[in-house]
Amino acid sequence: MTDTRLRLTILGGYLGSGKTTWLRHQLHVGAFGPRVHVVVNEAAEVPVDDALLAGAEGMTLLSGGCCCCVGRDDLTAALRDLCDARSRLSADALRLERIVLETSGLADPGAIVQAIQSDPVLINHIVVDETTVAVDALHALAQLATEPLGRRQVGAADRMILTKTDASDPAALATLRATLATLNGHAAVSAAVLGDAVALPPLPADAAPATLPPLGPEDARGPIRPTQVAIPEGLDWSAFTLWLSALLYARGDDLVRVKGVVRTPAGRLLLQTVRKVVQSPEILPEQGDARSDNMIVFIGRGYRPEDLGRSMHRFLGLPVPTQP
Ligand SMILES: Nc1nc2c(ncn2[C@@H]2O[C@H](COP(=O)(O)OP(=O)(O)OP(=O)(O)O)[C@@H](O)[C@H]2O)c(=O)[nH]1
Repeated sequence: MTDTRLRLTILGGYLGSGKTTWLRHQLHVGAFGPRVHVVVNEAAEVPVDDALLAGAEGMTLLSGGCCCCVGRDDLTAALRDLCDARSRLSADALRLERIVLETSGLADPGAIVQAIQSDPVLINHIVVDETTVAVDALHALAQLATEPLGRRQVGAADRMILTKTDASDPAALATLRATLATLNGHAAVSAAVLGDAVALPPLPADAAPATLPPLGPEDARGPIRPTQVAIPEGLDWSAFTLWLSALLYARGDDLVRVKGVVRTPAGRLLLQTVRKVVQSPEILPEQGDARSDNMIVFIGRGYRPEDLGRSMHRFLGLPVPTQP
């Protein structure tokens, strides 16, 4: 008999690897079919990805905790709600067919698959169709050398999408592909630039994998955490970008990801960086949920969260907050 359970695609990948960009494009071209619901998980309280995925037909946002660990119950509850709503419709109605879960960049997709498959309700309603993992061609080799999480994400993939191949060096890309094959030889590998599929060149015969050091289960440098910093009204934008550039120059290896929406005279600007790479700001539509505007999320380790806001205020010549 045909399996009528809801299909679930899990979209994982390290912080800033290009998950949202890829998903946004797939939704735009209808790659997931007509009746798809997107669940977006962000580790930070202040969500940004939902603003980018606003075109999705149905969307659930789970922010403030990673779904593979602290946010697991919220994910289970959200999936159960979707299953309940679907079960209330008759089988010949236009029922939901697929859920795409974009995990936070800090999630282990394998732990999410396990959580779903061990839930006595979900297992009857949902089948995990595929775990797709976005792999950042610019930063993945460095991540795989040092981050146990990066290796777990790659290991959990059924399919890997190499992103940012437009900006990566061909020799480094060949090394990355050979390295991915040693970590997970079963996953299909393809590439996309800004979400659009591109062909990968044949892998050179002499491409050798990088030598990866052994890593423990957790990173010895401590956990990566999100910190929110409120942006003052009437901010001097040039001074702010100067501060941010200086911060990334000095601490870009610790500050893995920065993102947020800032209100400026030019409109709502989406600001984002991945390590030391600063993306040109994108103007977002005025409509949409503006509750998170003027909040920037910094995700990283190796600094005291309260020092970020203090440093920014000091640099901008503003009164330095005493509270974190
Ligand atoms: N050059 C280039 N940049 C890309 C590509 N894909 C994504 N980016 C950029 O990489 C940055 C991060 O992309 P996102 O799609 O937000 O990454 P993400 O994995 O959803 O990020 P988190 O949810 O924070 O983990 C953005 O500035 C994108 O514009 C690509 O193929 N090429």
